[in-house]
Parts: sequence; C-alpha cells; structure tokens
Amino acid sequence: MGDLPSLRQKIDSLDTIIVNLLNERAQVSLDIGATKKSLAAESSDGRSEEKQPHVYMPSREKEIYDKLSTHNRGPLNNDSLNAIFREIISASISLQQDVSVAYLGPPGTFSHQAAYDKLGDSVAYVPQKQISAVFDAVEKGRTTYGLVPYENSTFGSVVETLDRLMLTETKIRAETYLTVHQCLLSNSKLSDIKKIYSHPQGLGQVQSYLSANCPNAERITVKSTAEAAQLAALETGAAAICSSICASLYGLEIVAQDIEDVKTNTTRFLLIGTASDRPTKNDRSLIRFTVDHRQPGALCDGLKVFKDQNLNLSKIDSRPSRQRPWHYVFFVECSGHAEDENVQQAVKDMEKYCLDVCVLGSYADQRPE
Ligand SMILES: O=C(O)C(=O)C[C@]1(C(=O)O)C=C[C@@H](O)C=C1
Repeated sequence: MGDLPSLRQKIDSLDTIIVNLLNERAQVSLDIGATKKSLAAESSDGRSEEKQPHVYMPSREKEIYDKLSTHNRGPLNNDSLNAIFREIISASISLQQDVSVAYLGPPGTFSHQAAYDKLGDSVAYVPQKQISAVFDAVEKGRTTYGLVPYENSTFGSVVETLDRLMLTETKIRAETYLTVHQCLLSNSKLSDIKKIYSHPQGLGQVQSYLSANCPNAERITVKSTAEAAQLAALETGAAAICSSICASLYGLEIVAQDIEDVKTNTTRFLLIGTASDRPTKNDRSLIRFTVDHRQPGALCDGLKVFKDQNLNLSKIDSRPSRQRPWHYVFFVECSGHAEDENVQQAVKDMEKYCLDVCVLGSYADQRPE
C-alpha cells in the first residue's frame, strides 16, 4: 500500500510505458501488413488468398490468445486480458487495412454482437436487411467479410444461411459462438400484448415461454430480431423477441428477460470471406455435395469416405435443391482442414460417388468446452 498520489503517479508512468509498447506493437503490425502485400504481389500461383492478402488471421489470433493465458500471472483474469487484446488486435487490423464486416442488421441483432465480439471496435460493421444480402456484400466485394448465423443449440440450423451456402463462392474463414439470452420487449403490459415479432429463430427459442405467458398473441416472423424491435416500437400492443440491447436502441421496455427455453441457448456463426485461413491442427471443414438419388447407396458411399480417412463427422444437413423436386443438397461438417492430406483424399473419393462436391471452407474449431 502507499499514498494515493504516489500510487497514481506509478499508474501514470506505467501508462506511458504501455502506450509506447502499444505503438511499438502497432508498428510491427504495419510491417506485417506491408510484408503480406509484397508476398501477395510476388505470388504467382493464382491462389486468391495470396493475391489479396487477408489481414484477419484467426489461426494466428488463436496462437496469441493461447500464449496470453499461458503467460498470465494475474491479478487480471484471462477474460479481461482477452478483451483488452481483442481491441489491441482490432486496432492492429484496421491499421493494416480498412476492414468491413456485413451482418444481419439492423444494429442490435445477435449477429451484430457476435461480429463485434470477434473483430472488436476498430473495424466497420455494415448492417444488411437479410442473410442473403450478407453473402451478396462479400461476393460483390462491398465488404471484406460477412457474418451469418449458422445454427442454434435449441432451434437448429438457420435455413436461410444453408440455402445461400448452396450457391455461394465465398469461403468460411472462422466460426464463433454466442450465448443467446432472449427478452420480450414492448411498451405495453404483458397482458396487453397482441402481436409478437421476431426472427423465426427468436420465436423458436422461446416457445415454452410464449405458450405459458402469451398463448393468444399472434406470432409474426420478420427478417431479424432487431427489425422486430423496430416494428414493436411503432405499435401499441406489440412486442419483440430480441436482445436486451434493443431496449435502449429502439426505445422499448424489457417486459421479461432470459426467456429462452434452454438456459445454455447458444448460436453459432460463420465468418465468410474470399478465402479460408491456414490450418491450426484443430480445424473443421464444411463440405457441400449432391448425389444421384436414383443410384442405391450413393449417399452412404459418399459419407463412408470420411470414415475411411479417419475423419469425424459432426453435422449433416440437407436442403431441397430447388432445381428438381425431391432432389437435395447435402452439407457435412468433418474434422480436419482442406489442406490436410486425409481431407483432400476424402474429397477426391467423394467425387467418385457424388454429382458435385465443394469445400465451403475450413476453420479453427472454436466449440466452447
Ligand atoms: O500476424 C498477422 O498476420 C497480423 O496481421 C498481426 C495480427 C496482430 O495484431 O497480432 C493482426 C491481425 C491478425 O488477425 C492476427 C495478428
């Protein structure tokens, strides 16, 4: 212990050291940016990642965060330290390049929160009216990256995202998880609520709450939870299922908080860009394929290649192809990275049994423990 003025003086001199060190780090980051650009210019193998260097490197960030927790002796806890470094790295990214991230808007959606948690305060976030517009923004080069909801632990896959993954040429660069707490926001009393707006996922995650507390209210699906909040703010007797952040953003009261049916309710998001990141030794890949449905065993043969290559399958989805009735596009998620030999072999083998196969991307496994 010491007297307050001298303790504060100590903080002042430490802050000066920290500022100098932060600027030293920022300068190294600028040097990394310049090196990446010249490597890209030299590269002639035509890979898009090298032609257009990627400033956001989730694989490298994973190494940094792992090291931070190993070196951390306290009293700061790892969460605080990670949050500080999230912003240091966010600033580092924006020094190297103007980075923008499209997300399902308007501001206040869970996508917005997830994007912000992943890339920090120094990059630009660009709201889009619907999930397909997030893909459009990246495909047309209007934003550097896009963030889309992929699946929820309570309500399952986000079909709009799967339907757009069916067509896209973007690549998945990272995944991220967000614990989702749903709220009922309205400027009316619970007993006066006649209409409830939300995204289908929002309504799907609070079914028990709604059946028990507002069984007669009309449930209306809209493009996003924050759009629901905007609409609810315009009408008496209307409510929205969305995040608590929307209360202050759109001038609504929190009628009920944490109303999700399952307390561990979590949404998984995918960050899309023009290329995947390098392998981290703990990656997963998402693969899209179609099979000839008239050929007995085609789907089974297509899936067996993963077992043959000792690759674990963690998720499988199918969506109507929209080309022909009762024709499906399949999505499988497997362990490994597209640059791993066994994943490459599996894809090669799949091509024997499938009509077409496309690796949608490989990304570091970020599943929460
Ligand atoms: O190592 C890199 O490739 C960097 O660009 C540097 C840096 C950093 O600030 O540490 C910046 C952004 C990346 O997402 C990862 C790391």
